[in-house]
Amino acid sequence: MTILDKIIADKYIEVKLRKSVLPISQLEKSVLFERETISLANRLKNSNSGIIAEHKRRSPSKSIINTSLNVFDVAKGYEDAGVCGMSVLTDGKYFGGSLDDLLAARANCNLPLLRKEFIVDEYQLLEAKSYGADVILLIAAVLSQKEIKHFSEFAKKLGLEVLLEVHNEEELQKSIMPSLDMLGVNNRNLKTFEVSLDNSKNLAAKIPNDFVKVSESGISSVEAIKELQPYGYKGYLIGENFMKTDDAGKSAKEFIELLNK
Ligand SMILES: O=P(O)(O)OC[C@@H](O)[C@@H](O)c1c[nH]c2ccccc12
Repeated sequence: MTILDKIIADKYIEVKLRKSVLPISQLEKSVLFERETISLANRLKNSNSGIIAEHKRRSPSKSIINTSLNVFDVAKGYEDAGVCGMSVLTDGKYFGGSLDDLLAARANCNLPLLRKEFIVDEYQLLEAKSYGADVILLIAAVLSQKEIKHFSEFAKKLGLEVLLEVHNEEELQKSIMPSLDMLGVNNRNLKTFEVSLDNSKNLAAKIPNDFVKVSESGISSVEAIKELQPYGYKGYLIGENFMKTDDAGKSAKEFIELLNK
């Protein structure tokens, strides 16, 4: 059993409990449920930096990254840095995040927010909306084509954008459908944790141009972005590189300044 299998098995149990603690009828009472969402895809299309900065305390591959930052400050800092959007990890067990982190980020910035989660049930999409997300992530490695279709169409009905993550061509081919907004290529193999930017380079040409292309993970320099830009990427998802410093916002700001030079 890979860690990914374990995360998904745990997630089913967690979601079942969550549903019993907070039924859908309650979730829908959140004032955020009626909120007009902000488009990340549009921001990426019109930006020349394209940074999506992530809040990530820990990960199964790196263990602890940083547990002393405050998500309020990180959200504000990322916004001041001029990023296009923020990704908030909400998985607790493996990434040290929570839905409260998403809510805190929502309260402190006006950025499009991505709920970074292992989605296995439409209930989690209702949660995403109720806690202030604008975008949800779907991971092709753990979903069938039918599930991708169902979850993405459900998300769109809620006004949420969809970032579909793939790691190889097979995942890409099964996933291409009109209900997706952005296609992300993960440079990290979620099964082995190996990271290679070649992954983004090799898959780029196979992604139809009507999707905004995002390169995810393992990006730690401006040079990496310059290398990926010619392949048509408009978005770059960066976590650890900012989160490992003692001021994630400042680190993002310096990075973007360097990129725009
Ligand atoms: O910290 P990094 O290497 O910059 O990576 C960020 C992000 O891409 C990564 O956290 C991620 C990409 N896809 C995921 C799916 C689940 C959890 C986490 C992820």
